[in-house]
Amino acid sequence: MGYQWPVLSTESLEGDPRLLQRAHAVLAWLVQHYAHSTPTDGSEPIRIPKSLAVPLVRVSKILRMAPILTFADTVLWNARPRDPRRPLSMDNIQIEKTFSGTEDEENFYKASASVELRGIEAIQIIHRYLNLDDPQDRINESGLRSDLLRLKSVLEELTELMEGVKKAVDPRVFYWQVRPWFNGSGSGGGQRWVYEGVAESAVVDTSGPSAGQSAIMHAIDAFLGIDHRQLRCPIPSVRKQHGDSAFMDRMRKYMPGLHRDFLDRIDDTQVTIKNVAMERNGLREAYNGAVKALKRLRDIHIRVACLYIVSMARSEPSDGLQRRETRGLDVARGTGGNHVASLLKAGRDATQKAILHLFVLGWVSY
Ligand code: HEM
Repeated sequence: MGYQWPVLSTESLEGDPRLLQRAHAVLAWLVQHYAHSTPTDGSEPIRIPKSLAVPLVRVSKILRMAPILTFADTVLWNARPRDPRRPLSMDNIQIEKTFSGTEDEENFYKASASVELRGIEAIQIIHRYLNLDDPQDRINESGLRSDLLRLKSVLEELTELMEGVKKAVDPRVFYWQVRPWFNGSGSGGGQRWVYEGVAESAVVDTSGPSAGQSAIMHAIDAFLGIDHRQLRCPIPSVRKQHGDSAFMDRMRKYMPGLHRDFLDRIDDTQVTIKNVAMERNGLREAYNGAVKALKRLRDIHIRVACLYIVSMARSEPSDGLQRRETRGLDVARGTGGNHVASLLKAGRDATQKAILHLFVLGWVSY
């Protein structure tokens, strides 16, 4: 056996969340590079050396997140101020690491970072709601109405930011040079990875990074009462059902534990904004406006995903672009291993269903 790098202790990092996040990002990027650069004939799993696997699993346990490259590593902890003396804003942001060295990959992360930055206002709105003593108290009605209207405009701006990706990222570069790096262990039937020195049970969540792991959209969904677990109606054919209902739940395991705690807090709300909107004429329209804006965002996102993945899966790399090996990946799946179009349509339909309609006995959503 050749030289093995030592397994370093993470003890000195363990009291400092920033150092733990940094360790997760550095180790997860290294693991991803290692797995995608190791020569293989595809017959055996890829063995991730102990020196990377053991500390990554350890810091992931403390951060309560999956021990693999996640949205946090590629976007949240990969975007930093160009000038640290000024606050973080889109004019003052730089991306630290890319796989491909292309501007398209940087811009892809920046597009998500811009949604995160703009999405802060949505989190503030939700936070205000969670801190109300009694959301049903009439005294809160005008504040809730104006927050729902603000949420609608935030969602409209997020939709524009999402569309902006088309100007900044070439679909061919994304599909052929960037995306193959995102595949995790066994993504879409691809090759499995074995983490040396780690019990198999500690490494179960190993899909690649996806913006589905961003807490912003999950928080907005939870706040508005979008139920992704409901079955689609009419029920799609068995072939199209893959990954529909459990996807959003699964993606939560890839978030830092503190983000998940915030989502759990929203889920645990006794009286939801939807309950209040059902009872108050003055709020219903504002609530429906926010839900419709979220549905429109998902419509646009489906178009973007189809342009960058579904149509590109049928294309060949051109203009001298080098095709990166996809290591067995089923090309029309998302990095989470999902059938892209049906998964995203299920999310859009679940959003649509939250819209409140007048029923003989009161207001309902279907
Ligand atoms: C080139 C641009 C983009 C492509 C190709 C793309 C593709 C995808 C795909 C394939 C999925 C399915 C989940 C998976 O397995 O990964 C997904 C989910 C998701 N993406 Fe994107 N995406 C893009 C940009 C964005 C941006 C800028 C955001 C903003 C944060 C975003 C937010 C989401 C969310 C929240 C989900 C979870 C499903 C949902 O909430 O409807 N995406 N995306």
